[in-house]
Amino acid sequence: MYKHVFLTGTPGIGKTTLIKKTLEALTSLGFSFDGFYTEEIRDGGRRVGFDIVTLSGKRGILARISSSFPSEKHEFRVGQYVVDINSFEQLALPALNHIASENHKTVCVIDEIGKMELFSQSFVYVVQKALDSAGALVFGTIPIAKGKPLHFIEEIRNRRDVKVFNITKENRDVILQDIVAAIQDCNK
Ligand SMILES: Nc1ncnc2c1ncn2[C@@H]1O[C@H](COP(=O)(O)OP(=O)(O)OP(=O)(O)O)[C@@H](O)[C@H]1O
Repeated sequence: MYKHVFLTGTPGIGKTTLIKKTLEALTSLGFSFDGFYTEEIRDGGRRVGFDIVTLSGKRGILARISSSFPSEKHEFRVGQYVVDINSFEQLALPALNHIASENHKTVCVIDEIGKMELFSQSFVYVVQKALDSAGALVFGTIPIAKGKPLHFIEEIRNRRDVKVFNITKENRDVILQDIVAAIQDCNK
């Protein structure tokens, strides 16, 4: 039986929107949550980066276009974006720290586990710990690989205790109840 639920799909297909709708539905069923989303940041119509936003309402930088950073800080790059690992870890790691909890009604939200987030070895460690722990229920998103698949993401996709929903234009408006039911079924 699976104990974690992930959404996957192409960029911008509606994964985060579905996560938010699922959490709304689960709140009325008595679930509580911890974790984070990543949000696109725009300036005058142009995408300039991504923020991390925790479910407790804290916000910090995940990445910005390289022109916003001093040149010595270009160590972790994805395309034109530079990842601010320290800022990401400061918010992501505490938000995931309930992972050893035995309370199955606390859902650990991780949106997303992608190339930028995986620069952080501490993040990889806590995600692995959450997936392997007896009590945690992880509800997350993973991207569909463009080019070479990322090993850690493929490992998650192939775990027997993970249920993956592939979100498409055709199913995104009708799949909410199936996702809610899957989370209710976790660990039963
Ligand atoms: N069911 C839907 N119908 C129409 N528009 C939608 C739907 N779901 C999401 N959108 C819109 O598509 C855009 C991207 O949605 P969202 O951020 O949820 O996608 P995502 O898959 O999480 O993206 P990313 O891969 O960049 O994280 C948003 O503007 C959102 O309002």
